[in-house]
Amino acid sequence: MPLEGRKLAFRYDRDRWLFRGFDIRVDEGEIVGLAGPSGWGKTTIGRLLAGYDKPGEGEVLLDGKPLPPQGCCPVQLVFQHPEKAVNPRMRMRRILSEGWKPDPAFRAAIGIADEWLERFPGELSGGELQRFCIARALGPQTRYLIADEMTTMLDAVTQAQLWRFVLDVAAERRLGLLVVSHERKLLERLCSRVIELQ
Ligand SMILES: Nc1ncnc2c1ncn2[C@@H]1O[C@H](COP(=O)(O)OP(=O)(O)OP(=O)(O)O)[C@@H](O)[C@H]1O
Repeated sequence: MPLEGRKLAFRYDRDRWLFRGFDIRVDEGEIVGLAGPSGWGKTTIGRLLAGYDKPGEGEVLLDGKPLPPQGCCPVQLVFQHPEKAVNPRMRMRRILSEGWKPDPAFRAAIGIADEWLERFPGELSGGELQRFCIARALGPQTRYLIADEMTTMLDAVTQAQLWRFVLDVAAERRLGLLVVSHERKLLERLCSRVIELQ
């Protein structure tokens, strides 16, 4: 069953809509790209679909119903900057368990070393930290993942590793993915279709 945004509208300033009447749909197991010029609202659309913000008009529906108001959201968002998505005062073990408790095999598959679990976010590299954010987002309740420039700041090898992992999990669990990126080649490689904001 799909994740849908119907006739979405959003404004940060009272007198200017960022977008209006925007429709988007991602089906389970589908990988869809979202591209468009900087500042046109791609991140904002991701935030609406994951329930971080409420649309000014329109609605977000999962299986035809509003997102659950409480508990773990089945639509998870991974941002470009993992350091902004974690509490700097918590150890990584606790940060990871905010989502769920991935077993050692899952942690190994995404490349999380056991010794990192006792560190604080400031003691990890961006790529190491992003592995935790991705793992945290892939709990058993997750049905859709919104990857907002998820690997943009990483080197090519790490990018490839992380996408391989996410694509394998998505295929196994029939997750829907919305990939927000400026990298045209990445979108063409990953996605069955790309929505262009223009
Ligand atoms: N919290 C906020 N308050 C006011 N304006 C905001 C806020 N967040 C974003 N904006 C503005 O809304 C517009 C859309 O931002 P958004 O981050 O959704 O765009 P984007 O398409 O993802 O951009 P980019 O490709 O540069 O990441 C931008 O002009 C931005 O400055």
